[in-house]
Amino acid sequence: MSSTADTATGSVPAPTDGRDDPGRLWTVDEHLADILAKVRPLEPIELQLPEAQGCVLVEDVTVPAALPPFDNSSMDGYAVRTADVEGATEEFPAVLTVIGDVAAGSGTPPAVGPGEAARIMTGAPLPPGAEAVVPVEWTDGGAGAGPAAAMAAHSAVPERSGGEVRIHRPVAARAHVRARGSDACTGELALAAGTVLGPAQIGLLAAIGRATVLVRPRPRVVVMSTGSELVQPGEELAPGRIHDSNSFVLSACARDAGAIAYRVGAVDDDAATLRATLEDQLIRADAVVTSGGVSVGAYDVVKETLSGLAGEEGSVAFRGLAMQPGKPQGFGRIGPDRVPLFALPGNPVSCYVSFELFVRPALRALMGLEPVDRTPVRAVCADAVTSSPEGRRQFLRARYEAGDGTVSLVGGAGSHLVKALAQANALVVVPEAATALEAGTEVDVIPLG
Ligand SMILES: Nc1nc2c(c(=O)[nH]1)N[C@H]1C(S)=C(S)[C@@H](COP(=O)(O)OP(=O)(O)OC[C@H]3O[C@@H](n4cnc5c(N)ncnc54)[C@H](O)[C@@H]3O)O[C@H]1N2
Ligand code: MOO
Repeated sequence: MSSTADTATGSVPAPTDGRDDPGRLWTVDEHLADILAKVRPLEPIELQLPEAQGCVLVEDVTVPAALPPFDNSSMDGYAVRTADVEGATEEFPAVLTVIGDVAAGSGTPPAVGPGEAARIMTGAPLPPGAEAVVPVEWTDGGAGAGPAAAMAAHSAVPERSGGEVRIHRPVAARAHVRARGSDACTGELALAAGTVLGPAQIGLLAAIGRATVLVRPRPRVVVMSTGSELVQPGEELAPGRIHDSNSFVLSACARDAGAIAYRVGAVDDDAATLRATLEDQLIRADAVVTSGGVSVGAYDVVKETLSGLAGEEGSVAFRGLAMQPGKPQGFGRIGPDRVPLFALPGNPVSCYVSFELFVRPALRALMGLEPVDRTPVRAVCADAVTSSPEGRRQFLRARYEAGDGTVSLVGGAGSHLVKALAQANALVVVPEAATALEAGTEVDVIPLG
């Protein structure tokens, strides 16, 4: 049997006066809206083309000069006057005098007069007097022995840039000629402001001679995990210690979102160390993401330290969200430049899901990219959801098959299950109102990656 769950991304009641109640759970949408309301796109900067890839252009770029800049050949062959090759056949070829070679890059090609041809390479300028290009395959290539398959290399047979060539077919005027300006005309709009610069756009900018462009830069994201139990991968684990995976996941997520990630190793659960590290790092940060230390334990130093910020230091609000995983969250802006700071929960899956739902959209907003969040798709969930916390939106790890529109769950709901997370390619959204779902229910699915 199939039923339909409420869409999880639908409208949510606006926050009421209960907003300041510290016990109130914020909805996912309220928290995201609060973040997006406080994040402004970064100021544009002029970047070299390779650095501008993936960035949003903030200027209209016009074509400064015609592209191609001159008439040029689209084939390796012979530049000819059309009247000279009229009616030519293999049996009765037009025999022309070869006056020289025109290679790509040639600045002053020789003029082609009546009864003459110039051997021309792809991309080389059409010589004065020539009206069309005959591909070498339609000639004897100057060898006098039937149709040529290719030109003789100049290094091997230099005399072929002279002598005679037999042309086996006629050509129409402008045949195999790429006209000046046939790609883009002077003054034409090459790329409009708002364009995201992918490989082809970077290529166009280079082709029209632009070395730099004005774009919104990639945000520099400082990623810091906290916890005295954390040991860096590659190091031996002592009793009670675990490897720091969150700082790696978050850095990878940040890069994936288009940002530049600076991964700071794990910081001990010590307020002074955390403060000092943040102060040091703030100089190179457009955003800061921390993991751990935000719940209700005796060593939850992130919450302890950051909820005490005041004045010039900025402020970070800690709140519970009506979601699972990812209930405890901190968000605020710190330092004189009010750099956005995301204090994510330490449980690895909570941390990852929180990044996807809140940090990724913020980073995209900093870059001026739209849409900021991933668009959910609807799919039929092959598995039953046996339990989901009432009043909380649950995000379950899953494999989504776009082909047949189905999704199946991977692993359980536990927020420590990193292996299952690594097998997932999507999150299934179980709405707040649902405490269970039957197999066959249509659900919202957030594709990942
Ligand atoms: N009494 C309560 N306890 C907890 C609650 C609660 O409401 N009441 N909430 C739980 C939820 S939900 C979450 S999520 C976590 C959040 O805890 P913290 O953000 O304070 O994170 P930690 O305590 O530092 O760590 C939690 C867990 O994750 C592991 N961890 C932390 N950092 C890393 C890292 N960089 N790499 C890998 N694993 C990491 C850590 O060892 C812990 O196992 O609080 C619940 N508790
Ligand atoms: O809500 Mo916590 O983030 O489940 O594990």
